[in-house]
Amino acid sequence: MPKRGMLIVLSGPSGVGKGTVRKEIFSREDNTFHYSVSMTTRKKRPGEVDGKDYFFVSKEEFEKEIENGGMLEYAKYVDNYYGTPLKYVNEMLDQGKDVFLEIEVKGAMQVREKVPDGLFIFLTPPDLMELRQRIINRGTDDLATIDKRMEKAVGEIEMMQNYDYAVVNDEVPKAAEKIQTIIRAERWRVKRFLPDYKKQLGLDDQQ
Ligand SMILES: Nc1nc2c(ncn2[C@@H]2O[C@H](COP(=O)(O)OP(=O)(O)O)[C@@H](O)[C@H]2O)c(=O)[nH]1
Ligand SMILES: Nc1ncnc2c1ncn2[C@@H]1O[C@H](COP(=O)(O)OP(=O)(O)O)[C@@H](O)[C@H]1O
Repeated sequence: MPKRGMLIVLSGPSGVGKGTVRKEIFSREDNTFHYSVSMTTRKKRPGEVDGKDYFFVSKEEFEKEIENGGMLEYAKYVDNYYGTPLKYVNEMLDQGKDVFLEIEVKGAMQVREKVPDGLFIFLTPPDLMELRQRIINRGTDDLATIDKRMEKAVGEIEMMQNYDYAVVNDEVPKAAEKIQTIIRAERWRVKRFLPDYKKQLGLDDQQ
């Protein structure tokens, strides 16, 4: 098995069901990957737990982390910062553990630059009307925010071409199953073995 862990990035437009599908996957195989808890400046919603759903911080604290080089990626999304703390991700990957990120598309593209051998999966809605309906059903946003999120969603869906796989979130168990299958297959990709083999055989990495 490759020694360094695999970085799995689940991304897609807001409201498509990333959180729901991620929770379904983790309820099926809790010990397989390690979820990277994001940092955000947005307000805590009822039922959310600091350190579990997000690390909730002030704008000043977030900007300090950026300055200190503490973020793997970050994005400003509908007036708030969201980002992935670098330390946890690095520690887990170094220990050979697989890390799972659930982030929006701008952040995912930053990760793509920094970790090109990561696995990038795009969760897409069956159609735009369904996406709007899901955001409305969730009941966490007022109409103005829903409109902002929908405007963004069109641009976000265009980013699909930069991903390795697209998964339609029609039904949660089906989408989770498809993602699990992709991850299982990806573990055996030749490119993940090459660095270790080259080292063992004393081959120059440039070859
Ligand atoms: N770039 C980036 N995006 C994130 C991160 N954490 C969450 N997001 C995304 O930010 C967007 C807004 O998140 P949130 O306010 O929790 O809304 P929700 O995910 O739509 O419920 C969603 O698309 C999240 O997936 C992160 O660490 N980095
Ligand atoms: N396959 C699905 N079919 C119907 N509703 C869904 C599906 N997946 C998620 N939802 C609902 O859509 C809303 C948005 O899901 P959420 O996981 O918060 O999205 P995201 O994390 O991408 O913003 C939630 O109310 C959720 O219950």
